[in-house]
Amino acid sequence: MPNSFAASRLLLASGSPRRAALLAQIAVPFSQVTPAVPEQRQAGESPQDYIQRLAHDKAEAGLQLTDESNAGLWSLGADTLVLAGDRVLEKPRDFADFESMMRALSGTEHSVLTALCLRSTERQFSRQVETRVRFRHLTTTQIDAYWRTGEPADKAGGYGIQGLGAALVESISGSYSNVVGLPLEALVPMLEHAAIPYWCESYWQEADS
Ligand SMILES: Cc1cn([C@H]2C[C@H](O)[C@@H](COP(=O)(O)OP(=O)(O)OP(=O)(O)O)O2)c(=O)[nH]c1=O
Repeated sequence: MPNSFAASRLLLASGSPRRAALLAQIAVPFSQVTPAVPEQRQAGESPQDYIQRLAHDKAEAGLQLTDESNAGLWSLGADTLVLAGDRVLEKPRDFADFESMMRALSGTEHSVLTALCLRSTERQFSRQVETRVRFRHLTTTQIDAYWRTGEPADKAGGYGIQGLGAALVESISGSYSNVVGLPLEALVPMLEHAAIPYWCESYWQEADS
């Protein structure tokens, strides 16, 4: 079978070790940079528009940061937030902020939204994914103890479903990897459009023959 396929290269524009682990899980070769993009919602900006803007700005900042040639290079930015009713929950600033998040999430269902932006100097693919998560009723003892583990500090909504936070969850509807920060079900078709390899490289070799 002739194989003239030339793979694109991927830059993960994120400091998140969880996003790196999810890319590694499906054997995507990538390098990683951590762009400094200020996370501040503008007046009147919807949560959906906000995270899409941040995903775009992270991807764009990734392209600016690299000193590699940009030919064939794609940059991936992502942003995750938790939406409890119309209340936006990002990373907790301190214990009081975390505690009020846990009280808002306790015994109810919320949304986890992740926006993706895969960008080259010439093209861009964007997607957004929503997962519904229902929390158990949380006691004050559980909330205090979970904070002391240190896990909530760098997580949107103040919890990590992939860690100790799994014990807070009653049910989940939709993509699990979306909650962790990188929805693989949405990402894989984007990788295919951009000819970025993952374990199934034969996909393009067949398309190319
Ligand atoms: C709800 C939830 C969020 N999170 C994480 C995903 C994101 O990494 C983080 C939300 O913050 P983000 O600002 O989306 O990402 P980040 O600051 O970790 O990384 P970067 O901006 O450099 O890309 O919360 C979990 O790991 N598990 C969970 O269950």
